[in-house]
Amino acid sequence: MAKHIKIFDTTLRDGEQSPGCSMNLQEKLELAKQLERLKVDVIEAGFAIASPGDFAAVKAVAQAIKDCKVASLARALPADIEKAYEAVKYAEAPRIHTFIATSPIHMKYKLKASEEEVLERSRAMVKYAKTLCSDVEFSAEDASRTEITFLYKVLEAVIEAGATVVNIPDTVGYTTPDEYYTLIQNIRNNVKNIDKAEISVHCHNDLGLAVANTLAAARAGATQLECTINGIGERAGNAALEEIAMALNTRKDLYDLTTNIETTEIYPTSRLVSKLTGMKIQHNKAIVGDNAFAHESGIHQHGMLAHKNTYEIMTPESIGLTNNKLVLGKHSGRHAFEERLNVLGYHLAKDQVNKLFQEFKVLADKKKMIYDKDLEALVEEKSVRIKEFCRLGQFVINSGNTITPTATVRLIRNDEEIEEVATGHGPVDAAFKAIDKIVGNGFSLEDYALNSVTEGEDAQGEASVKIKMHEEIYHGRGISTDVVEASIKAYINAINKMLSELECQEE
Ligand SMILES: CC(=O)SCCNC(=O)CCNC(=O)[C@H](O)C(C)(C)COP(=O)(O)OP(=O)(O)OC[C@H]1O[C@@H](n2cnc3c(N)ncnc32)[C@H](O)[C@@H]1OP(=O)(O)O
Ligand SMILES: CC(C)C(=O)C(=O)O
Repeated sequence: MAKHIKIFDTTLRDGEQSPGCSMNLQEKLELAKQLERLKVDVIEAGFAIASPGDFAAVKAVAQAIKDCKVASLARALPADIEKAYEAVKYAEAPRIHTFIATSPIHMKYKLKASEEEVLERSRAMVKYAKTLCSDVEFSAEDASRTEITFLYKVLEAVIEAGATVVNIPDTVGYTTPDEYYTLIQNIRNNVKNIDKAEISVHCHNDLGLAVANTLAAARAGATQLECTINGIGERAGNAALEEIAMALNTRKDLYDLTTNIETTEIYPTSRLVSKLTGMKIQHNKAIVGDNAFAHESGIHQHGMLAHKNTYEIMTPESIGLTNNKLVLGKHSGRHAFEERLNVLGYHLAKDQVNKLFQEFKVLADKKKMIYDKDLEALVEEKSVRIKEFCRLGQFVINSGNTITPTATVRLIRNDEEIEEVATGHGPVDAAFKAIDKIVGNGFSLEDYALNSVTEGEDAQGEASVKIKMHEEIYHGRGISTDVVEASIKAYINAINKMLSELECQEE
């Protein structure tokens, strides 16, 4: 009988540590609910002491989620542990996840602490966390570069202090599958009372080995795997949940392990993370990339026609990627529209669906066929997650290769129409400067990109922008068949997200 292995999702914590991937409270809640549908065992909802926004998000996730454990990260410090518990205590199954680095380089240069001090702090902080919460995970940060007998000592101490899970992170993505397999096996064989705790692994992708290392650890007897959707995370990212889940699923013959993951929710979850973070998925990304199930060459297509298994080791349906059999167009109805939104990872309230449906009909009048990407862009642009502080009234652009580009933009704010004129290096720059004059410019433009959403003459342009205020990044998207309009809408979308977040923080 196959053994069960737990999936610990840290998209909301380590995933959010990817530069430019921050999410606001509503977005985090939306993702947490999707992770619940995906049936992960544990959701690490954030690092409660990091900021008031992080604390509020961890608390909100703890209050909303019923079927998964909810964890908060905490340094090995009483104040961190207290804050973590204050946020997760609302969960049905709360967990405090405390950590401290155990490798020589981290102890010497970062913590400026001796082995004895780190050992004592680990023991004492797990003991303290246990007084608040029965479920305590301990991570020996940089475990894969830690001197092995010291690692055993620390693990024995925290298990004795009551840790329910001991995590062996490969914090800097340094290890290799063979080495990590041996490390986990050695821990199983040499750490006293190791059977009293779960063994967890947490791999980073600096050498592109995060998933391979995680699978090696699973084979060596780890019982919890930490990962993120689309592999987002610090630097080169974390092990990708979808790759681990589908590897275990597809190679049951090799691993004989099962997870609770509802694999048909993988694709919607992946799309949702990409949309919420603004982090695009590379086309050839395993499992969820656009090309993961595409067959271009003749020999492959011939094979596929003869038998799908010639070139596909899993079905697109198994990850929730259903072909768009229902072609959406101006004659489509609400049911088909809502069903397609669900497949794309949007589970919206009826009034939101109705509002979007009206917009969809307007778009369908302009475009013959509506593709998934048109729908995603529509939902994003009409973002139902944020308050509309201002919206575009109208704009006029004067541009050419012999004149200075000039933009006149009229925004509507609280039913008031405000118009400004500005010049710039190009039409988009001029339009953004006109908007800055209206809303004030306490923020900076960090990134701007323009892509075609779909193909063909009636393709829509999708603009995405990132703006920064107080070290927080807000991304916005806009679509239109006119690229300047798409850019203006994206800029306004990002500004609205920023203002929504600021309002949330004030409340
Ligand atoms: C491997 C990982 O992913 S760990 C998680 C990383 N994630 C984050 O850091 C995101 C959130 N972090 C933050 O918001 C901030 O860093 C905070 C709020 C946690 C701390 O901010 P600050 O108090 O300004 O400290 P700063 O980040 O500059 O330095 C870290 C301090 O924590 C100490 N520290 C680091 N890790 C630990 C630990 N596990 N246990 C105890 N202390 C620790 C450092 O030695 C340093 O201490 P010092 O101030 O006495 O020199
Ligand atoms: C806190 C731990 C689990 C971590 O994120 C790491 O070591 O990468």
